[in-house]
Amino acid sequence: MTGMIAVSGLEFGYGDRTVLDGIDLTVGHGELVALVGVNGCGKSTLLRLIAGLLTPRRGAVRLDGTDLASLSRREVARRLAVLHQALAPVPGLTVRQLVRQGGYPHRGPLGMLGAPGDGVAEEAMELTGVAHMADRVLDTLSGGERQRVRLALAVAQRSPILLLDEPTAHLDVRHQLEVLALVRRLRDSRDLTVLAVLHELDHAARFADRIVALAGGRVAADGPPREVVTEELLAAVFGVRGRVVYDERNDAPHCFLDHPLDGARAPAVPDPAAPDPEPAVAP
Ligand SMILES: Nc1ncnc2c1ncn2[C@@H]1O[C@H](COP(=O)(O)OP(=O)(O)OP(=O)(O)O)[C@@H](O)[C@H]1O
Repeated sequence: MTGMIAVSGLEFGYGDRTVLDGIDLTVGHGELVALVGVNGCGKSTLLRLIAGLLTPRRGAVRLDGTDLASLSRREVARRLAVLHQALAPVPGLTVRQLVRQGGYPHRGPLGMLGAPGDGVAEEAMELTGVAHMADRVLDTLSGGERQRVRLALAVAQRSPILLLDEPTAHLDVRHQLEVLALVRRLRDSRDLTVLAVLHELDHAARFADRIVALAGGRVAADGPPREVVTEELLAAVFGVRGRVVYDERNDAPHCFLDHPLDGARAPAVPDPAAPDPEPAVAP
């Protein structure tokens, strides 16, 4: 089995400010897990640690049982692809040129040796609905178009794990649903493991098998959507009063958000003076 992520005792901070304070999390082969939490609670940071782009202060990330710290960048890229919130701007680069770069972890020391053919990039563009703009220069695309190109790039990497940082950012409502449905289809057809940062709880509830909520530098809740998405979670993690109803048509909990609560939620990042938080839902 490939595509297993295991995070244990992970601690990380920027400078002397702790952001993640003991994260334990496993994502099994073929699971689609949504990572949620308030702005600044460390969701992107956790994704970057799992991708090996940051080094933890303590704890470890294992991919299929292998410590990430012992893998080269190329070996990590063969195991996981990351959809970042932004692409490094390269003037004049076209969509096709960018998506073809997705094959780089499979290239041998002589460049193209062992690389997937161009068909892989073409297929990734077809799947993500960007094939018609393959020859467009990236700088000329809208935010939503660029977002789908980023997804095409990640898909073209053909890795068993996809880490998606806000895959629906900049997308209109129709494209949000299309991208999330596409991510599910990819998971099903290619047996991928997916960990996705999502801001919309309703999307997380509808499209993920499991939801992991971060608060105070810890995992505050971890479980199937029907167990995690509760009025208590809305209050404790998001500081919002809301109602949760079961939406039969989509077989998922659905939130009606009423208003922000005054000072009731867990802090985004650890409060050094506070005692250890109790999880809102037992992991
Ligand atoms: N390079 C950096 N240097 C210093 N602080 C950083 C850096 N990157 C992030 N932070 C801080 O770390 C905390 C966690 O940031 P992170 O981007 O992981 O949060 P997030 O949960 O993904 O937020 P959002 O929902 O707003 O995208 C924030 O307080 C942020 O300001």
